[in-house]
Amino acid sequence: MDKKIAFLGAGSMAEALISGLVARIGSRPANIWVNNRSNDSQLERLQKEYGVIPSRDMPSMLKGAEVVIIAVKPKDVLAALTQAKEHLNKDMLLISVAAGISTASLKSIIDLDIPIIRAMPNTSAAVGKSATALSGNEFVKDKDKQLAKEIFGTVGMAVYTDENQMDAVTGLSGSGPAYIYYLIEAMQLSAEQIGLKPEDAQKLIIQTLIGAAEMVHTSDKTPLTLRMEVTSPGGTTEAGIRVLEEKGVRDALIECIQTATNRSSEMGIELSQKISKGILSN
Ligand SMILES: NC(=O)C1=CN([C@@H]2O[C@H](COP(=O)(O)OP(=O)(O)OC[C@H]3O[C@@H](n4cnc5c(N)ncnc54)[C@H](OP(=O)(O)O)[C@@H]3O)[C@@H](O)[C@H]2O)C=CC1
Ligand SMILES: O=C(O)[C@@H]1CCC=N1
Repeated sequence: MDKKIAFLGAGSMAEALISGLVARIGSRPANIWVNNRSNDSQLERLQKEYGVIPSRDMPSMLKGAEVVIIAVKPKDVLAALTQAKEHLNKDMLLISVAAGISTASLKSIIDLDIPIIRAMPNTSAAVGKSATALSGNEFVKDKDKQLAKEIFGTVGMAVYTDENQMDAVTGLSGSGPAYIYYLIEAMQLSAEQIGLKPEDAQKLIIQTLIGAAEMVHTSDKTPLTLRMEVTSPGGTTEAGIRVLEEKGVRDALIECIQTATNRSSEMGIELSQKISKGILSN
C-alpha cells in the first residue's frame, strides 16, 4: 500500500496494526508515521523494528496523510485529537480504535465533515487473528470502507456493522480474548491441583482450545451438538458440566459480556461530558 498512514498513539494496538501493515500488505515503512505522548524508547523501538517514522511534530506527521489512526486510550482521545485537529482535512480518513467513542463524538472534537471509521479490533491482531468490527459515519464512501477493511484485514478478519452495535462488539470480541485467557488461567490452576506437570498441562490446554475453536469454525454442528458429542451419559464431562451449571458459570459469562458492553457505552458518555465541559486532562 502506497499511502501515508499516521498513528496517534504507539501502544499495543498501534504496534499490532503497524506489524500487519508492514508484513502483510507491504506498506512502505517510510509511509507510516507514529507518535505517542512521552515514551521515547517505545518510538525508538518501533522505528528499529519496523522502520516506521517516529515524530511528535504534528504538521509533519499529518502533512499528506491519507489515513490517520487514533490508537490512544479513550480518556486520551480528546487531548490527542485536539492537538491534531488543525492539521486534519477532508481528504483524510480518520480511523479510531478507541473503545466506546462514537464517530459523532470524534466529529464534534475535530469539527470537520470528514469520513470517520470506528473500529473495534482485539489483541489477537498481534498474531494476525483479530476479529474486527468496523462502522462509519455519513461521510464514509465505498473507497474508505475498502481501505479500512484492507488495513484491518492485515491483522485478521474485519466486518462492517451498524455503529449502534459497536459497544456490544466491544464487550464481546474486543474484550473477548481476556475472557478466554481467564478460562485458561483457571484450567492451569486446576491442572496443578489434579497433579499434572505444568508444561504438560499447558500443551494440553492450548491444543484443547485450538481444537475446540477449529471444530466450531469448520463444522456445521452447533456448539451444543459438539458439546453433547463429548458428553457420555454418566461420564466425566456430564459430571464436570453439572458443576459449571450449579455454579452459574453460564449466567456469569452472560453478565460479564453485558457489563463490558455497558462500560463501553459509559466510556462514550464520559468523553461526551469532557467534550461539553472542554476538559482535556484525565
Ligand atoms: N488493548 C486492547 O485489547 C484493545 C484496545 N483497543 C483500544 O485501542 C486503544 C489503544 O489501546 P492500547 O494500544 O492497548 O493502549 P496503550 O496504553 O498500549 O497505548 C496507548 C498509546 O497512546 C499514547 N498516547 C496517550 N496520550 C497521547 C496523546 N495525547 N497523543 C499521542 N499519543 C498518546 C501513549 O503514549 P505514552 O506511552 O507515551 O503515554 C501510548 O503510546 C484504546 O482506545 C483501546 O480502547 C481496542 C481494541 C482492543
Ligand atoms: O479493556 C478495554 O477497555 C479495551 C477495549 C477492548 C479491549 N480492551
